[in-house]
Amino acid sequence: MTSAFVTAIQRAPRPLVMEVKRRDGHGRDLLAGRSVAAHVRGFDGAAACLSVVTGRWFGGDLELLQEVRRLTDRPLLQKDFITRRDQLRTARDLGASAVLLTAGLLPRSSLGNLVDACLSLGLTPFVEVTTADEVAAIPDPGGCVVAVNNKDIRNRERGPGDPGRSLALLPQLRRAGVDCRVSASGIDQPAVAVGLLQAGFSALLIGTSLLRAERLSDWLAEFDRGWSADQAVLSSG
Ligand SMILES: O=C(O)c1ccccc1NCC(=O)[C@H](O)[C@H](O)COP(=O)(O)O
Repeated sequence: MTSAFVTAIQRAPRPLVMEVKRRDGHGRDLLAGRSVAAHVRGFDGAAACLSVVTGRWFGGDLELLQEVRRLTDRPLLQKDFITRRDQLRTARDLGASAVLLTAGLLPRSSLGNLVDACLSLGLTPFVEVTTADEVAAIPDPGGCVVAVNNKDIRNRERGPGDPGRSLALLPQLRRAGVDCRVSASGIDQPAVAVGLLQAGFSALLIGTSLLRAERLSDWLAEFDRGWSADQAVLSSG
């Protein structure tokens, strides 16, 4: 599968999708006194792609997608409760490259139709799963980016994240032929991020801990120390 979103992940030295989200599932502010523009400036040179949460549970709206689009040329993922084709056209028209399709919230036939519609519009389907059954129901695993959500959208992601869920589903993603495998949500520590990539994830989607980091550069420096050491071992071995 080739798409701007996937190519950016494959080429990035740091395969992180960094997320702009106004609030967490409890309604708590995540911008930490900084503007959207300030966060996007920080993410722009550092991320492979950006994710923008337009879902209203998280304080989002389409204006946020438009604002971020004006601020960066990076491929954008729109995260919202997408259930209809007209939402896909809007996402494309506003400059998204990829859109979230949440397997656990969509009937199987709708998921299949929306994946087809995404591909015909030139959008990358970013299918989020939480269980083995949802992985088994992905209609075109090779044509989708598949993300394991370490939290639970059914409780608005108010609970803690469990990266163990990503690790448990990874072998099934491989067997299903998913090339672009993402672990999403609740990745709080750089060391956990490095561990997920070392295990075989292609990329990570991280919002809260980057938005809340007092200094993004410190978080990334710690991540880079672990990740570049891993890459150096691979290239010398
Ligand atoms: O997951 C969904 O179905 C969803 C639907 C609509 C809006 C947002 C949605 N999910 C948001 C997320 O999954 C997280 O914001 C994202 O993975 C980053 O998580 P975190 O690093 O814990 O902020």
